[in-house]
Amino acid sequence: MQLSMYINGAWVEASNHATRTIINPFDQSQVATAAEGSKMDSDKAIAAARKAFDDGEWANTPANERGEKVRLIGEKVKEHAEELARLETLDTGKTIEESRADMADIANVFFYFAGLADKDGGELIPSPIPNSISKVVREPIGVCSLITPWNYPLLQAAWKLAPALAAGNTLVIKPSEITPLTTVKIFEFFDEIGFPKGVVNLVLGNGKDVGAPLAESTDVDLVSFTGGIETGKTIMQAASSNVKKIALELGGKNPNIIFADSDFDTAVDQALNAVFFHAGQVCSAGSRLLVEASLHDKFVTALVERAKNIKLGNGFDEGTQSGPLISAEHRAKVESYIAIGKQEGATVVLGGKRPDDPALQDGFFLEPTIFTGCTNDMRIVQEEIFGPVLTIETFETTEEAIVKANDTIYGLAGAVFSTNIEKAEFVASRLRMGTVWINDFHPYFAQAPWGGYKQSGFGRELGKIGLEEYTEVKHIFRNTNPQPVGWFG
Ligand SMILES: NC(=O)c1ccc[n+]([C@@H]2O[C@H](COP(=O)([O-])OP(=O)(O)OC[C@H]3O[C@@H](n4cnc5c(N)ncnc54)[C@H](O)[C@@H]3O)[C@@H](O)[C@H]2O)c1
Ligand SMILES: C[N+](C)(C)CC=O
Repeated sequence: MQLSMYINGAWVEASNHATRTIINPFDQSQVATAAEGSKMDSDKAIAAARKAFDDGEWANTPANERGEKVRLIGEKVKEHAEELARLETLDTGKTIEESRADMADIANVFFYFAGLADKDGGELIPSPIPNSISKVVREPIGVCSLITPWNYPLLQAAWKLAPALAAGNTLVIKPSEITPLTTVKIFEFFDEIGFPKGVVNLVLGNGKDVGAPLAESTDVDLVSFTGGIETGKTIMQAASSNVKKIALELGGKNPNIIFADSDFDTAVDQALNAVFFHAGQVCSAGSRLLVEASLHDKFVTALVERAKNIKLGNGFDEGTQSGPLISAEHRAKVESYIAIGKQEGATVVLGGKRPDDPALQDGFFLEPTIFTGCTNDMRIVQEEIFGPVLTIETFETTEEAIVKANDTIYGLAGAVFSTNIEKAEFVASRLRMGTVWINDFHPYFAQAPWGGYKQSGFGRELGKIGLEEYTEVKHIFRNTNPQPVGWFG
């Protein structure tokens, strides 16, 4: 498979003809050769998007027609869902069931924003000035840079592409350099559906050379970034070049609070899913378990019993419940946290090592790992590990659970399990997080906003607000009976 960039309505190789090998993290086999762009390619893509926006064809296309094009992308995703899911599994190692679920979600995201495209007709506001009409309208922002991570490649791209296009912007997207397959594929759909030249552009390559210009360029009006906190900070600084708008969807260290009065089997099952889904490589993974002290021993025993049976394997194989980590470097980082946890005095009660299974030796696998005896001052409790590693702490009172849960620089998501709904709602109201689940973990969908408090970022994706992120607000005031002001006599 050869992967090219898409700039100004044409498929192109990297200006310097550089390429990158894309591998399957299950066995390190080569799955594609991708163009490896440079700053020159990003600059070309930005220039194309700038011209397309300034020409105004897409921004001035009636909103219902823009919505129709966005809907067609959703139709294509639905039609090619199995092919896309297979590409995603090949690229990320996640199970094919997970990839299929992602594709269903992605189609819905395009349908949702397609439907929203023509719903905001502006607002007349009651002007306090006689003989005047005052209205507020939303307009596209301009050129948008969209930068995405490797853990949910097409899903995170869709959360940005669909609202950016529905709102009438032009764009340049850069997927993670290690997982470009499905983003390239969706550009085939854009090409078939037909957008004005320069409206949609795709660049491939690493963050330093290809991503940085997308954040720095003074020809870009907005950068929407999903990825790690350190990259987010760099992007914030770069975006100051022209005070461009920014949306940052960063990491998390998400608490999962289990009260003794929760439904035991549900809470154990959900706690398992919260942290070990996609090998823990989920921004909102429930990697920090807070269990009411009286329930701790029973809960840990049940959790370990379940977690030790998680079947690791090839994402394409029936029965595989978890794939590998994304890369050798990432696994080494997760392993270094396991070593840190041991040094900090936490106890490994499960995993903590690579699996022995000979069939898994070429993949970047790591066993589901559980630490008990954790405290909030430990690095393994405070820092995002982004792997199959769970830390367990206890609490005695509701207040202690809330204080411990909020004791983090992050604020992406959290959950509370209890059959006492008043208590659960109270805890939810006190958690400083963008999403709180009660008696569940993980649900997200196109209709509800997604984003973080604190250092998990700012701005929201999805929901009505997810479209508004890609608009500017304008107040238009009209004097219906113009007269000289007479201020200066
Ligand atoms: N909040 C959310 O919704 C959400 C969703 C998914 C992932 N994430 C976070 O993403 C992280 C994992 O993804 P990752 O390892 O790909 O993140 P990353 O920050 O390393 O990379 C993300 C993207 O940024 C690019 N990039 C790197 N340096 C850049 C620079 N200087 N300028 C511009 N672009 C640059 C990369 O090439 C990639 O495309 C985790 O922290 C996870 O929590 C957050
Ligand atoms: C936002 N989400 C949950 C789909 C992916 C986070 O990594």
